[in-house]
Amino acid sequence: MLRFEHVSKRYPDGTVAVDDLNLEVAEGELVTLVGPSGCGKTTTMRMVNRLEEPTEGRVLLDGRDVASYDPVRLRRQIGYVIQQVGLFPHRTVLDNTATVPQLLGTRRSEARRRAAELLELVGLDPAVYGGRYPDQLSGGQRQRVGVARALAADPPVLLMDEPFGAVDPVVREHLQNEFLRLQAEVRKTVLFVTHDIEEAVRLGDRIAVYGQGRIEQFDSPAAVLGAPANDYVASFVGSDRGLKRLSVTPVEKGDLEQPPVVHLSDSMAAATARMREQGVRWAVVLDEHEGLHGWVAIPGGNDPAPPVDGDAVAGHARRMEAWLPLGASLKKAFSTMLQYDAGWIAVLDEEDRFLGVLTPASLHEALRRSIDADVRDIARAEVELDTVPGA
Ligand SMILES: Nc1ncnc2c1ncn2[C@@H]1O[C@H](COP(=O)(O)OP(=O)(O)OP(=O)(O)O)[C@@H](O)[C@H]1O
Repeated sequence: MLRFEHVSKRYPDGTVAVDDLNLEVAEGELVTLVGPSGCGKTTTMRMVNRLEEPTEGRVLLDGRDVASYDPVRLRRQIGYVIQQVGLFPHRTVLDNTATVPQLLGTRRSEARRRAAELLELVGLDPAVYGGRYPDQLSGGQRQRVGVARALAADPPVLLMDEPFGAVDPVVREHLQNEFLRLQAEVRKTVLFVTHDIEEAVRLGDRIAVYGQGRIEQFDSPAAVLGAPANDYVASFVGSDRGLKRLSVTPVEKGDLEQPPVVHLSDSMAAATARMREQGVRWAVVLDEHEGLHGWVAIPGGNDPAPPVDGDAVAGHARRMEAWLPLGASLKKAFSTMLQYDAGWIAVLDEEDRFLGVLTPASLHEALRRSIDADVRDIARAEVELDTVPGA
């Protein structure tokens, strides 16, 4: 979809910003470019929409050299989001978002209808925000309008240059989550520049780690964190890369423990027998649809209301609210366990069926697996998508 072939950029003063770059971004893929200030990320990006021209090599869009496009027509196919969003101060949010489609000849009413849909998509209620002016928005809200506006012409390619750089870390995380949710829906081919390795890992299907004008490693987040290609990449991703790995390593079936499982309608006598048989003190309780209800403990001597003959599990079970989907990250598993102060967390499949539990011991095993595994085989964890309206 997007391809750099031996691309170099030397500025007139002799600065080599990009040095023999080779990079390919597949259709629908989100590639993050990460590296320290001045390493050539922005220059790389600006050679795609011809705000800069390479001094050597070529950039291909859908197999065609971008140099052969008319720059204006080229830019219509490429959404561009930058840190200082550059909204028109005297136009409303709705009109700002509708600008490009209108320039492309879409009728005003149709462009505004589409703009309202996009504002909705980026989490801004058009009825509330559509009529406001940019200076009546928070920094995070302005960034969202920037993203909506870049998507308005439905370009196949999006260039994003530190789009969330100007907002505080909490809002930033919300924007990242929302952007991932959006990307899962619209599947654009995205080149995303950041100097923040956490952001690169979180968002990228693949990450290009830049040194001075060159890519030092181009790989999946798990591989970059788990097997840095050289000392430069290792020091860039940081000594806490083991911890960062947690956010890209998913909980797998093999990590789970299998405590006894009983149902709400079972008798306490049968449930107790099951627990004794397996030598444990508690069992997971499922409802009649095999959904998670909670847990039940083996009746003890100082139980204030011990079960009597014929009691069902339903009368003695406790609710357990916390659970994780299979594929959630180990980081999420760890934080959920801490948040609920729980000794175990149930893991459910896509249809909310119970698969097993994660305990501190099994979590520890999973962490070891994450550190020891051949990183190339590690699937990417699903990123938690919590949408916080109005952030
Ligand atoms: N117009 C220019 N003339 C000369 N040198 C330039 C020009 N634009 C950028 N450079 C230099 O090229 C190098 C790469 O700049 P670029 O903006 O691509 O880096 P970056 O990785 O995006 O940095 P940052 O994260 O700070 O935005 C830098 O050394 C910069 O000073």
